[in-house]
Amino acid sequence: MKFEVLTIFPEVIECYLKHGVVGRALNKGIAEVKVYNLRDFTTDRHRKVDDYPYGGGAGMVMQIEPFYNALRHIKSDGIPRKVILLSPQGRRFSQRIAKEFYKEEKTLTLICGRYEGIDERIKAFVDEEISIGDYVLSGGELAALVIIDSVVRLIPGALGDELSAEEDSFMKGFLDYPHYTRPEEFEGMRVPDILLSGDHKKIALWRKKEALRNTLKNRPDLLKNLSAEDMKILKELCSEINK
Ligand SMILES: c1cc(-c2cnc[nH]2)ccn1
Repeated sequence: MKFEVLTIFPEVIECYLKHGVVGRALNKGIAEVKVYNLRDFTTDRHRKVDDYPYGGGAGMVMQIEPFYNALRHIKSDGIPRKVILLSPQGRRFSQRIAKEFYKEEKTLTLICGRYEGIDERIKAFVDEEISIGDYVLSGGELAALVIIDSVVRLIPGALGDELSAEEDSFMKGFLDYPHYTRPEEFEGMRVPDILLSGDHKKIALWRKKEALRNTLKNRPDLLKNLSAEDMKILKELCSEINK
């Protein structure tokens, strides 16, 4: 899986790529991220990337030329790619969309704006606009990293042998169950006995029930298309809660 990021802050992206799952995936060669500094695609000696808005108003707008020059340079290899603009106006990103991007197997070219945004004419060169949530960030870089991280985790081998993307809670459509590790007791709070029992079947059932409990509490909208087994557990849970 290949990613390309267009940004005026390449260090923000490069720093994240040195660590963790994404860092290891890049070192293994199962993913590749190329970061382009938009200022390298300017033509003036001040390497200017923004200008005052037509129509007046506060703030600055990013100029179209550096993006256009960068995209023209990148696209000259003729490889199929999906050009994504990160913005609050975009389609809301989710695990489902991460899987969609992964399965398409196209290079993802991620355009990161700053300031008040990018000249609207950028839309002529964009395939899709994606938002990671209903809030305004200082730029698209964090959103680009969210997409890179969530898609890289889906690549076989990215998570190492002991883990798999299938185990990730959102892959199963629920929130996660609680996790514990040593010590067994901390500040009077004990690890649930079931997790010390060694009974893997009961532990799996407990984890499913706690995942459903968390989902019922914080994201009831995810409780749809449940299997008969999950529905049975949920009913038990509801009767416990309503006692
Ligand atoms: C994606 C991008 C953004 C954003 C880009 N520039 C300012 N905010 C916000 C949410 N999701």
